Amino acid sequence: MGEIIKVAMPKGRIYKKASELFRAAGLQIPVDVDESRKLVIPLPEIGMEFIMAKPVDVPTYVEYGVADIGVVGKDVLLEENRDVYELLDLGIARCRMSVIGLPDWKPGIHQRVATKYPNVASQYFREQGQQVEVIKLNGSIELAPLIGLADRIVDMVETGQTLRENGLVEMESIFEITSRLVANRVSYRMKNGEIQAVCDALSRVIQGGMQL
Ligand SMILES: Nc1ncnc2c1ncn2[C@@H]1O[C@H](COP(=O)(O)OP(=O)(O)OP(=O)(O)O)[C@@H](O)[C@H]1O
Ligand SMILES: O=P(O)(O)OC[C@H]1O[C@H](OP(=O)(O)OP(=O)(O)O)[C@H](O)[C@@H]1O
Repeated sequence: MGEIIKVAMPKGRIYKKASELFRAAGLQIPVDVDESRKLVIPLPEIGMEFIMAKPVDVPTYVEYGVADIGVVGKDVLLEENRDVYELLDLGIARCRMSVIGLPDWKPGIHQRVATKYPNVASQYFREQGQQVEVIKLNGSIELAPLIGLADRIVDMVETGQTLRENGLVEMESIFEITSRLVANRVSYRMKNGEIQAVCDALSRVIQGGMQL
């Protein structure tokens, strides 16, 4: 039996998809793990321990090595810019990061952009040669143009329902987003056999074209 792998799993919308993928890869994970309040879940049968994390914190736990591997959205990886090793595109929780605004938006002299992703947004507008003030919000980002906090937002679009229901339009898509398997750089060397086995098992399911 190899060493236990500590896995930082995001609570919330990614967990459901990730757990389906893990199960399809032969890793027997209880279905309701994310519904309990227990945050450290020992799974000795599959040689793992789940650390149930807030999604944005997953790269932090992995960088510091308190988790060996983790599952996290590419949006969070781009924003947090942590030193982790990206092993595999899991192809789940697919959405895109876009610039969004009111249909009659026109560039003004002082432009404000609200977002949960200030680093990504600042870099994007800098590269576009657009001078904007970026305002960090933590949720309900679509409110900002509706109530006059900002002219535009940078946020996630999946079905487009939130945009439609708030009379907003997608102006540019910046990145396609999926969840990724990441590893701590030292763990990847020290527990290489175990981590690579998980990566290979997940990879086979993904290449098999499982619809998630
Ligand atoms: N429609 C969507 N909107 C936002 N994120 C999505 C969407 N679809 C998939 N994702 C992915 O899911 C992740 C967000 O998951 P979730 O909504 O559970 O977390 P959160 O909003 O960051 O957490 P919390 O609600 O605890 O603040 C994103 O990082 C992104 O990779
Ligand atoms: O295109 P859609 O399918 O409508 O999905 C996109 C919406 O989902 C997310 O919000 P979330 O539910 O995470 O709420 P929050 O922004 O308030 O955290 C995202 O920030 C968008 O608002």
